[in-house]
Amino acid sequence: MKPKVLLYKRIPEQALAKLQAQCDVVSFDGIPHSTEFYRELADAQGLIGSSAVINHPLLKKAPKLKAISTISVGTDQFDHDYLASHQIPLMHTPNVLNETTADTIFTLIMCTARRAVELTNMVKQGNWTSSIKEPHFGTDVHGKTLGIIGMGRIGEALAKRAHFGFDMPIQYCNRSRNMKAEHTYNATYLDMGNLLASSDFVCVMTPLTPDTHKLIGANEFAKMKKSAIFINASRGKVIDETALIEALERGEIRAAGLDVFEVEPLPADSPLCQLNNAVLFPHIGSATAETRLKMIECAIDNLINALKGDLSKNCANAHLFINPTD
Ligand SMILES: NC(=O)c1ccc[n+]([C@@H]2O[C@H](COP(=O)([O-])OP(=O)(O)OC[C@H]3O[C@@H](n4cnc5c(N)ncnc54)[C@H](O)[C@@H]3O)[C@@H](O)[C@H]2O)c1
Ligand SMILES: O=C(O)[C@H](O)CO
Repeated sequence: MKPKVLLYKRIPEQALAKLQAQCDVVSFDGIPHSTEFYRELADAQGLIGSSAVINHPLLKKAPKLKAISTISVGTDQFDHDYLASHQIPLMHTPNVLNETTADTIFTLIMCTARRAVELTNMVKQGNWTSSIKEPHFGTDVHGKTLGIIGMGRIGEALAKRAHFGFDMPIQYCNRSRNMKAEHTYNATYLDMGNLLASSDFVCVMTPLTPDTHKLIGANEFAKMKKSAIFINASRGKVIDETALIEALERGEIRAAGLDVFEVEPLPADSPLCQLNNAVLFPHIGSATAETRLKMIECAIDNLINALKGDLSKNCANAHLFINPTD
């Protein structure tokens, strides 16, 4: 008998057919919290979808769950303690989105430095009345120092672009040294305080965990150069958004490029929406047609493997299942 799987995201027909070939699939568009949804969840063995919060009360209503597969690399939306205590593997989609996400981050770097959105709006609103003068000048990207907080898979893809394409000296902090980044991209390992004080661009690329919650707040913005540009494409809660708004309003830093926010979608009345020096993307790090399809295919393979007991690839909580005697 095929395992029963609850899909909580719309996916293309072809990908759905692949999942249906191996699993008995019940589909929802998101998590409706309806009676019908919870009835189906009660005997589901697999769960696949993305971004919705999968917390303790929801997981308690899925007593037959054998594996979860998220169509994302980030896993902060899950209750990791519950998964650990119930030995439920959580599969995710690392690597397939590295290059696309690094492209997005570079777009934020370019747009903030060259004021691309602000000046586009000026043209569209009919306010381009004479040649651009100093008050509208941007700042160079090439040759400037890039500080990367979280030199993991995406951090490295960003470092590659900055080093080979833009001659940018790279410095980073991380949980441990990344020798590949040091050798290949000439990256320098620094403590956070020194990185913040000496970088022209500061880019955060850590996962959201209890350790990284509000990792960057008022003290950290105060350490940055007045000319620094701050970029966040990791998770909104890795920074103190109120402190960032204050730093931008007071001119403590030059600009910010953000793909992620404390609350998503970002409420239209957020003070960020009033700031010319904030470039705001609607969480599009991996949102190209090609990459989103790769993520879906990867997540389907991950779920099928996990339901067969194969956790050898892409298991985010693999440490729970390693037998120390193996
Ligand atoms: N905006 C988007 O659409 C988008 C797309 C992909 C990933 N992401 C986010 O980016 C995160 C990183 O993805 P990845 O694949 O590069 O992960 P990764 O695990 O390869 O890299 C994360 C790095 O952060 C470092 N780190 C963790 N805690 C730290 C701390 N306190 N201080 C300094 N460094 C720390 C780790 O050592 C690791 O090297 C994801 O977890 C996800 O939240 C966002
Ligand atoms: O974590 C991820 O993969 C991105 O944020 C897309 O959801």
